[in-house]
Parts: sequence; C-alpha cells; structure tokens
Amino acid sequence: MSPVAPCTVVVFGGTGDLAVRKLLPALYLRDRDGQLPPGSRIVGAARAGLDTDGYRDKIRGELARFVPAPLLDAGTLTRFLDRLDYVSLDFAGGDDWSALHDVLTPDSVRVFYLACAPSLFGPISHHLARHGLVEPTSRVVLEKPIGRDLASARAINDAVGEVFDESQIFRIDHYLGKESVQNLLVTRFANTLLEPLWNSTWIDHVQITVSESLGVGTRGGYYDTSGALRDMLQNHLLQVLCLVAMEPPTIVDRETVRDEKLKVLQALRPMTADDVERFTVTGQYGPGLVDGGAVPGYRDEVENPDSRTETFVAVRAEVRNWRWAGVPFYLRTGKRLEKRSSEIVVQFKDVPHPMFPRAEGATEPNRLVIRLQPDEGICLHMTAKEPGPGGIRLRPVSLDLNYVDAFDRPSPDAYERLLMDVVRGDPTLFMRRDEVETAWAWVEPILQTWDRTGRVPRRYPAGTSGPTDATTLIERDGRAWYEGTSV
Ligand SMILES: NC(=O)C1=CN([C@@H]2O[C@H](COP(=O)(O)OP(=O)(O)OC[C@H]3O[C@@H](n4cnc5c(N)ncnc54)[C@H](OP(=O)(O)O)[C@@H]3O)[C@@H](O)[C@H]2O)C=CC1
Ligand SMILES: O=C1O[C@H](COP(=O)(O)O)[C@@H](O)[C@H](O)[C@H]1O
Repeated sequence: MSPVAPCTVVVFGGTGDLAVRKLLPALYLRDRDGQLPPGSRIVGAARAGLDTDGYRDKIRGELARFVPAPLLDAGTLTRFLDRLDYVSLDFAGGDDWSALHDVLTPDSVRVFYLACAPSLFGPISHHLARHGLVEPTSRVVLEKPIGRDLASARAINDAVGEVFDESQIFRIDHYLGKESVQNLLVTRFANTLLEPLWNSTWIDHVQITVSESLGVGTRGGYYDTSGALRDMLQNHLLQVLCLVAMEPPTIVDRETVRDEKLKVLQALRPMTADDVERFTVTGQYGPGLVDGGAVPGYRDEVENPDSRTETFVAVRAEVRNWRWAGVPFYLRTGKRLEKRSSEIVVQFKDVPHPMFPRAEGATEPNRLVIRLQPDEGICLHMTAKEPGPGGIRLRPVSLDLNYVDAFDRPSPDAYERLLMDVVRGDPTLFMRRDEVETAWAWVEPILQTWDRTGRVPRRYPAGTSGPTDATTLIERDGRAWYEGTSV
C-alpha cells in the first residue's frame, strides 16, 4: 500500500453518522498503514459550534467506538488527531468560508467529501468556487443517493458540474469498494470456467439479496423521506446487478468498466404501471424480535404513525440483451430482517436429462452463491453420490471458499479503498453521471406508480425474512428465494 500524495480531506458533515462511523475510522486506518504522508490534513465541517480541540476530543471518542481496539495504537492516534481541524460553517449560507480557506494547506490534493444531504451539494460547490477554493487537482466526492428522482439528480449533477469537471467528481457507492464485490469481477473474468456458462443458455435466474438486521437507528429523519428503493436498490443493488450482468470490458480502467455497467442499466426492461403492480413488493417492519431482543416497529422508531415509507423492497427485473434474454433477476433488500447477509445467487438450469432415474435422493440445481458479507466467499452447490456400497444415492454438496481463511486476513472496509482511490484520482470504482441518471430513469416509474396508486407497504415483523408477498413474487415463477438452507 504505497502512500498517496499529501492531501487535505474536507468532510462536509464531519460530525455526522457517516463521517464518525465510516470516514474518519477509514482515514485513521489508512494513516496507521502509512498511506497518509506527512502534511496530510483532515478538516471536519458542520454547523456545530466546536473548535478544533473539541472536534479532536469528539473524534477520539468516536474512533474508540468504531475502530477495533487492537488497531487503536497511541502513536497513530496522536498523529491522526493532530491532522484534524474543524470549521463551523452553514453549508447553505454565505458566511465563514474564509475560515475554511485558512485551513487548506497549499500543495496538497484537496478532497471535498460531501457527507451531507444531496440538496446541499450544489450550494457547497458554488461556495467553494466563489471563494476560490477549487484547484485543478481538487476532487469532490458525492454520497449516494444523488437526488431523490431523475430531475433532482440531473439538477445536482448540473450544479456540481458548473464548478467541477466530470473527471474531478467521484460519486461514491461504497458497495463497489467492498472486496467481495470487486472480487466478483475477478471471479468472472480472471477464470475461464464460468464465463462460457454465464448466459441464458445455462443460467435459470439470478438473486441479489442485501438483508440488514439493523433498523433505521438515528437516521430516521433522512430514511423516512427516502425508503429502501432510493436508499439501497437504486444504487447498491443495481450496481451489483451491473457487475453480475455486464460484458467483459477489454481492460479494467476508468471508463471501460463504467461503459459496460451503463449498457446493463440501459438494457433493463422499463417497468410499466402494470409491471410495477406485479413485479415489485414493499414492506415495512413492525415490532418484533431481533437477536432474541424485542425491538420497536419502524413507525415508532421514526415517530411517524402514518409513515408509508418502505423498509423492504423486492423487484423482479430483466436485462434485455442477447446474453440475458429470459433470465429474471430478483432483487430484495430490507432492514430489520432476521440476519445481516448480502449475497448473489446464480442458479443454473436443471440437468437436461435425468440420468439416474432409479437413484434415491434428488438432484438440486447447481448454484453459485457469492457471499458479499459477512463471511465473504464463494460456494458452488453441486450434486454428488453419497458414498456407500448400495445403489446410487444423490446428495447436494458444496465447494466452499472462504476469503478470510484463504487469504488469512480480514478485508479492509470499502471506504478505506475508495478514499485512497479519490486521492489518487482513480474513478474506476465510482459511478459516472450517466450511470446514476440511467439508474434513476429505471427506478422512476416504480416510484411514480407507488405514489399514484397510494401503495401501502405490507407490514412484516422485525426479525423475519420480510413480507410474504416477496415469497409470492418469486414462487409465482416456480422458483424460491435461496435462504442458505439446502446444502
Ligand atoms: N450514514 C450512513 O451510513 C450513510 C450515509 N450516506 C449519505 O451520507 C450523507 C450524510 O449522511 P449521515 O452522516 O447519515 O447524516 P447525518 O444527519 O448524521 O449528518 C449530516 C451532517 O451534515 C451536517 N449538516 C447538515 N446540514 C448542514 C448545514 N446546512 N450546514 C452545515 N452542516 C450541515 C450535520 O451537522 P450539523 O447538524 O451540526 O450541522 C452533520 O455533520 C447523506 O447523503 C446520506 O444519504 C450514504 C451511505 C451510508
Ligand atoms: O448506503 C447505505 O448502506 C447501508 C448498508 O451498508 P453495509 O455496508 O452495512 O451493507 C445501509 O444501512 C444504509 O441505510 C444505506 O444508506
């Protein structure tokens, strides 16, 4: 891990949940590994009236909560906290920007990380420009979701684009920084085994599940205006779908991978109002039991007894191209489900001819299960003969690769990798404007139909696998969600 260039990372929203839980711990860990050279600075900016000492104290406490204890050493901690400055600023207002100017060191790469509401992305960019803080080497990082529909995404992209060139804009989707998601590309394209089978001739369907056991926690204010479709599916799940479905790029570089992902998004079959009724399911968690403890329902958590925000969404999508014609992609994600588990299941077609008519036991379809988190790995489900002298007895078995065991080291957090890519100026793992807007264009008819028909999400008890309608969605096609139980 070679050091990056000296940099100044300004975190707009430096006291927020994302900053303290993810961004500052990621920067601390990169510092610990020697990737932040001397002179690199980190500036927290928010409205809270803190001074730099107060901010350092706050971040010291947050690092103790969010960095594993064995990785918190006194030397790195002192060096890291010394790098921190704090500027109290109203991002929407016009004052105080000179205070920011004063803490930006010359001769370092300026990274403006916008960890705040997307409605502030345009105003912040304009303030930065008006106060002469943007240099040709500066970069801006935009957190997802960018906007809440296609029009607002375009407006934000236009506003930011008036100040920053597209090459300076890094639209982050942290799922692309997860080791297991990057490994999906390597699994597909650095092996010859899978690619010949990776098409509608051999694949029956694909499932992408991102299941969270956590609820909305402290983010209810944001989440209640967003919901699972905007928060997770429009970005993370569609990006994962792109990596599963895309054609092999000629080389992995900043544009080719994104070009191929864009083609997948453009090939998604648009949803008619009728499709939205048939192929989308929404749910909202009620009270229930998670990990043996009672938890409140969503409406109580966000203190909105009438909320219709979906905390669960399932969608049946299709990619209309030669490779994937007729192969459904079932996507689902939700909060307060029974377990935290994200995985891709590629289910192959049944064997074309039953060779073992008198065998006991049944064949199961081959499945490739790519576990994104936790317990990252790949598992190939096959059918084998159970050992024994009698007749043939068929048994499902699995070939299982667990990354931590195989490589004897835990994966770094996605933000660690992505933040260093920003400083290096490598946008390969970031979403390009056209990708984000094409994803919104596909999602928009779903949002509009739900609005028009007054869709009320089905209630599901916290700690379960979501609303039963999601089971019906896939069972109607004669298929079933893979719940990790058959092998
Ligand atoms: N939290 C997460 O896990 C994830 C969050 N995101 C995205 O990151 C962004 C931030 O999320 P999150 O950290 O959860 O949000 P929070 O509400 O926890 O934090 C928002 C931050 O912005 C500051 N802020 C808000 N308005 C202003 C303003 N007008 N002027 C100055 N500071 C302001 C707040 O500080 P103060 O109120 O003191 O001004 C706070 O530091 C959102 O777009 C979210 O969608 C994306 C992925 C995951
Ligand atoms: O972007 C988001 O992602 C998290 C889930 O991320 P993970 O890395 O823990 O899987 C989700 O909880 C949050 O609502 C969403 O904004």
